[in-house]
Amino acid sequence: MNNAYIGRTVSETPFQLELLAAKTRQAIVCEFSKECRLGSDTGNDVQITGDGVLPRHAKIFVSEDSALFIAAIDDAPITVNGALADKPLMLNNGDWLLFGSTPFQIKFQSSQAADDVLSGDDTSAGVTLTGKSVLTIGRLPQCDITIPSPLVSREHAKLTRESTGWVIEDCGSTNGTFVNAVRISGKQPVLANDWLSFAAFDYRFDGNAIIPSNQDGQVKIEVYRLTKEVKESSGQTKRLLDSLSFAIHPGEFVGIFGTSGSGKSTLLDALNGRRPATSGDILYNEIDLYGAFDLFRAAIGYVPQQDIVHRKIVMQHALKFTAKLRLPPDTSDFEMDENVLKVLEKVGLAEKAGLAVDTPTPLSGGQLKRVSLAVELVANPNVLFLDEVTSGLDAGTDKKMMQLFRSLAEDKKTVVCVTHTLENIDTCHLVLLLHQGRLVFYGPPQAVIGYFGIDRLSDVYELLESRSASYWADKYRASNFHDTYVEKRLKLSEQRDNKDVLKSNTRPTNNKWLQSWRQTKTLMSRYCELILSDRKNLLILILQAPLIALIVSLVFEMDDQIALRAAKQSQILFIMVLSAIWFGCLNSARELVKELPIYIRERSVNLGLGPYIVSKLIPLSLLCFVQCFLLLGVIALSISVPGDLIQRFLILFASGMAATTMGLCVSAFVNSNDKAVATVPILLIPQVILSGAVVNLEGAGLWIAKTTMISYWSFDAMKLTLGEEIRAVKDFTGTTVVSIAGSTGSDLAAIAGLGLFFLIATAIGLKLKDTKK
Ligand SMILES: Nc1ncnc2c1ncn2[C@@H]1O[C@H](COP(=O)(O)OP(=O)(O)OP(=O)(O)O)[C@@H](O)[C@H]1O
Repeated sequence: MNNAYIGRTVSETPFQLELLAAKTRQAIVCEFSKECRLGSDTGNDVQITGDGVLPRHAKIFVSEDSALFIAAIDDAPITVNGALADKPLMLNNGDWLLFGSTPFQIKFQSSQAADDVLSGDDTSAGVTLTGKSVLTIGRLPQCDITIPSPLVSREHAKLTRESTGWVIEDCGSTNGTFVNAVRISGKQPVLANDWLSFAAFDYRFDGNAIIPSNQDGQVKIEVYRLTKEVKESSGQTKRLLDSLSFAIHPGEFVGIFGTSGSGKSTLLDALNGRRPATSGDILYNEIDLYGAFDLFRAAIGYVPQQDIVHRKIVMQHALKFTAKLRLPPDTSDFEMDENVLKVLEKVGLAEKAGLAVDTPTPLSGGQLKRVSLAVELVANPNVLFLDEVTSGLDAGTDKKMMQLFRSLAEDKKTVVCVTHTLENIDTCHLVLLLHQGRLVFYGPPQAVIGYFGIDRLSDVYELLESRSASYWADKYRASNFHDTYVEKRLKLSEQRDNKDVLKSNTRPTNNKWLQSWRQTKTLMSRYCELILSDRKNLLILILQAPLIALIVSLVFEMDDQIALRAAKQSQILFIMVLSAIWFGCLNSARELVKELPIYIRERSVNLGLGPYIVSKLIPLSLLCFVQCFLLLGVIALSISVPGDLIQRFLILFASGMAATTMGLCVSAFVNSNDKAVATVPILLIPQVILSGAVVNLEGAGLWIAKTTMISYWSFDAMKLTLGEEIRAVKDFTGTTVVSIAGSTGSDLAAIAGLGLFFLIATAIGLKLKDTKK
């Protein structure tokens, strides 16, 4: 936010100022101690030319406390980050200035600092390569270029002078090194005027120096004729967004509002790359977002409507797990803890850091939203998208949340928020109003009432319905607001030199295994903490095994008559098999769906499918192991069923594990807990009917059992553990009491095959969730 100036201009501190022309990328440099005048006339301290630049346009001056201010001369048109400079406005490094309709980015520092830079002590204005053969870039202070952001690895990349010229190499960073927006793997030569990006921090290589272009990782978003069409089930094409054009500057908080179904969420998801538009361009810092998504992946924060936090884990731990998943692996525990506490403080939850969301008393709706926001802020995104996060909150809480979002924008983040609540929309710098997929207003929130001629903001929806969307879109296009907030802003880069950046988006494969292993470890620790946080539930899951075993030993008594004994032993083995399948399936059936919003969010950042599934499978297999062990142990101690116990345990465990994957598969395909619970019986009851224990199977029934039933094969394998004399017993009709279908090897292979099938299906189900966001 730019502040109005009230003081005198007395500072003697010399300033070095650089104005970077957005169109040509040429820099105009000037040094001054008190004041500097700008305009197209040669008599100015800085001569700037371009559309709408007046002979004497503006002055930049230093205040008492050495801050820099800009003021228009004779009401000349100037905006600072889109805000009209109708009074002196304070300047921040990296601000965007519009003189008439000519855009510049301003960079400045004191001359002392500039001297330090050129001697290589600081990197804010670039580092010269003269006399150097290697230049390191990273988060560590001893790097030649230090970028103090958690998104950047300690030693992120290295520039080396080789006989053929300068070569850049990524040092295994998490968020990548990019040359002209394409992620590199291995060494790559760099040429003069190449753009180098480290995570979302841009630099220009001019052959002799590395010059920061976007040192704070700020993101400017430009949208050109954005259109989204979908095919409806009737086969007809539906246009959800219709040729939207606008720009959002770094440090701006923009609210998107509009009638229900007007396309707000569709627009938000197109802007953040989750659900790309079908045509038009979205440029982040003049680079095509969809073509270079990897470059911005780490810089984008997204808070969806649903909460993206595990409610039973202590907040500080939950945030640290997120930090471990998203920040570079070389981030120390200390750095992560510090970051987590800083973020919790920022969202006003520092005193609750040691509590879980649900305990001892659940957090309020507003606090819960703050936790979701904190989860995203941990990775320090430069652009933040918020999808109706204040829905359902009271007006007071909504106001506090909106103020919090604005304060994030003031930290130079670009913040875009879809909102239904209009009471506090004044908190936004700009608002974007949608109606039936058309842009019908984009400008300051205070101007909406006057523009539409309504008494209250909420009347705007009724008014919009009174005419067609194209009427309102045309009216807006003809307005001054369109001229100021769309036309002039987009002129900023009509000649953008990077618009046609390479669209290829290669992902390097180095460190893939290591990264997967790290993710698996972090996800597994989080899952274990989640399981252990609900000890009562865990106890119930574990105790059900000995409980079933005790009931079995109560109701079964071994008979002297061998045929009856064989039948009973076979029944006990069947109950054991069924219990193991039941345990496995019930343990896992809700485990993926219950954290679906978290999965979808993490997946859009960097979550690997393999690590995610393995992180569930290992703790669940431990649980299944204990359950099978207790079931078999208690039955073996209380009732005599002779046979090889180790072999029985292995069969039970294998069946339990195959059923675990079956449960995961259910969880991966459904979209709610209730559906998962409702689906489980549909899978488990056939395991009884088609096991071969209830009826003799023939024809189609037998075929279905053989191809799909874990119980069919595990029951067969269990029967093979019975003694020879029991397996040979025949009843009075001459039929074998314990009928055997295969061998232990083939039975186990079939169980493993079914487990593998469900595992692959789980992966497919999860993958489909990626596209259904
Ligand atoms: N994949 C799709 N296929 C068909 N129609 C869709 C699809 N996605 C969204 N829509 C429709 O597009 C319109 C815009 O949806 P969107 O969710 O963006 O609106 P919204 O303004 O966010 O709505 P709300 O305020 O109710 O949340 C709605 O009518 C929605 O039903």
